[in-house]
Amino acid sequence: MEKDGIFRMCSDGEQLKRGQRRDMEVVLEKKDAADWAYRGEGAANLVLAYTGSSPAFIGKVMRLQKARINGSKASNSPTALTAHELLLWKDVDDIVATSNKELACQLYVKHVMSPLLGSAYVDAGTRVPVSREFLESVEKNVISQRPASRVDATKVDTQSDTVLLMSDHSLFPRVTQEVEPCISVEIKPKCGFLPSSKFIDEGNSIKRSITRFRMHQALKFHDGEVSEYSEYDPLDLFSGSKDRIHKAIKDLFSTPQNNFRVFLNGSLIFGGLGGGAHSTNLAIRGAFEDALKGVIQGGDGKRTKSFLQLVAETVHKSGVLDRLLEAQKLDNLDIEGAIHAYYDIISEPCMVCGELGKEKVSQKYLSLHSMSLDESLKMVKDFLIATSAKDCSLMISFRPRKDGSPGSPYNNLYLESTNQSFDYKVNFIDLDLKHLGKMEEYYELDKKIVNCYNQMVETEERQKKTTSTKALQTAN
Ligand SMILES: O=P(O)(O)O[C@@H]1[C@@H](OP(=O)(O)O)[C@H](OP(=O)(O)O)[C@H](O)[C@H](OP(=O)(O)O)[C@H]1OP(=O)(O)O
Ligand SMILES: Nc1ncnc2c1ncn2[C@@H]1O[C@H](COP(=O)(O)OP(=O)(O)OP(=O)(O)O)[C@@H](O)[C@H]1O
Ligand SMILES: [Zn+2]
Repeated sequence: MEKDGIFRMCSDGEQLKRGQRRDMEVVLEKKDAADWAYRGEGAANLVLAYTGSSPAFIGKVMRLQKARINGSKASNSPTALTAHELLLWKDVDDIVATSNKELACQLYVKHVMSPLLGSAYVDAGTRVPVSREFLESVEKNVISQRPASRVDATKVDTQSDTVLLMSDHSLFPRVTQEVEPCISVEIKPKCGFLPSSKFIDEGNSIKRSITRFRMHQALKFHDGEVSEYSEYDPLDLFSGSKDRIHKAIKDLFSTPQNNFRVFLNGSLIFGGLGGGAHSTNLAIRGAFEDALKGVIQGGDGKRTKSFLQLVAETVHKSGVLDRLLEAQKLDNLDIEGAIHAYYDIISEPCMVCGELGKEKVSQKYLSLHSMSLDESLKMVKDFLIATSAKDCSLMISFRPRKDGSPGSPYNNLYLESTNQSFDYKVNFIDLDLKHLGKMEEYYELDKKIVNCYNQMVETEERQKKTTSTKALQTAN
């Protein structure tokens, strides 16, 4: 299984590069599938956690690419970077030297996202060879745990010959036989700023005052993707204010959708497994309060409150979202600007300007089309990096720190309400390379989100008017 530039994993866990000797190469086979348990999934990947006893895999998760039921890759990706993508990412170390898309994605995380977000928070992982039988067996083992909506849309891509092995960020690496529990929270914060690009059309000016996340809720509700509106506002989470961050965490807890999950020792105790979750009712609150026993001190009814406070204080103290926000802000043109640069890169007539017609195309769009190729490349590259940063998740893990325990390599937070100290660590996950071919999709989705939101506002205003007219008529 010689594959261009793919790291090999020896049985002792050491990584080897192409061209080096590959003694005792590990290829995961059908017999190994039983050691991997379902952990979760998103639109493009399925994640399994290791349950066996091989030291090389303890504390690891495996990320498998999925394929659409209709056969294409779940993230719409061809198997190799396109010629235009190679041009776009030409400055990224080694990326043009590989014809392998999965390896290119790994290099992107390592050389683009990790320097932006901080290498301490980013784990690019290792690619490990697997047999087709291994993937088929894993697929069979986990199917009953996958959400129906995901099963209907995607399956494990059994054509892949490698998978990504990463640290399990819902756990602390085990050094001794320690028994301290580990509680971790996964947050998908989405875009934390309001765009101010001059390329935003007048008709879409609502984008300058309402976040994309909140507007997208209207479309998701309309399409039946969510049953209630989320109370969460990303502007609170990214505000830098302790109180607003705390509000954001409480809102995420009330309406978690696919933005908030909690794991205890690697097992999900709150939120949706492999997808979204309904709003939090009394039964869910009760079960969560119980699950916190032994980790968060305090009597019944107090632990959840303290836990949410712990998460908020950690987000605030770590400052990790500041770097994420900077990366998201690389999108300074908005899709309404970046789309024009995209057409110049692919050397096709601009559909957006084409639709406007010669008379209506404004000077500002023409100025984008008169940029040099390098400038267009930079604009689209920044847009795609920002898109990765808007779609990634954050995992924060906590472990109670015993009084008098020796110095820990982790950061520490003291929670006043429970008089407890916690070690904590923060990691970003899902920093995938977004495909250049999705630019038109991004443009169309943006239009759809704004139109749906504007329509909802109009309907609400009409309803209000009718109600007040009726009230007036009754009064008269
Ligand atoms: O466009 P968005 O904001 O809906 O983001 C998509 C996510 O939707 P959500 O966070 O639920 O709104 C979507 O998540 P879900 O499938 O809804 O869980 C994916 O993360 C998708 O990325 P990709 O297609 O896997 O590369 C995401 O697509 P990208 O826009 O990041 O390419
Ligand atoms: N390194 C990790 N450690 C622990 N859990 C992980 C790790 N990576 C992923 N997970 C879990 O697996 C789930 C799916 O992973 P991931 O978000 O990478 O999938 P995806 O298909 O790329 O998502 P998206 O729909 O956002 O594109 C996550 O929500 C998280 O719960
Ligand atoms: Zn144009």
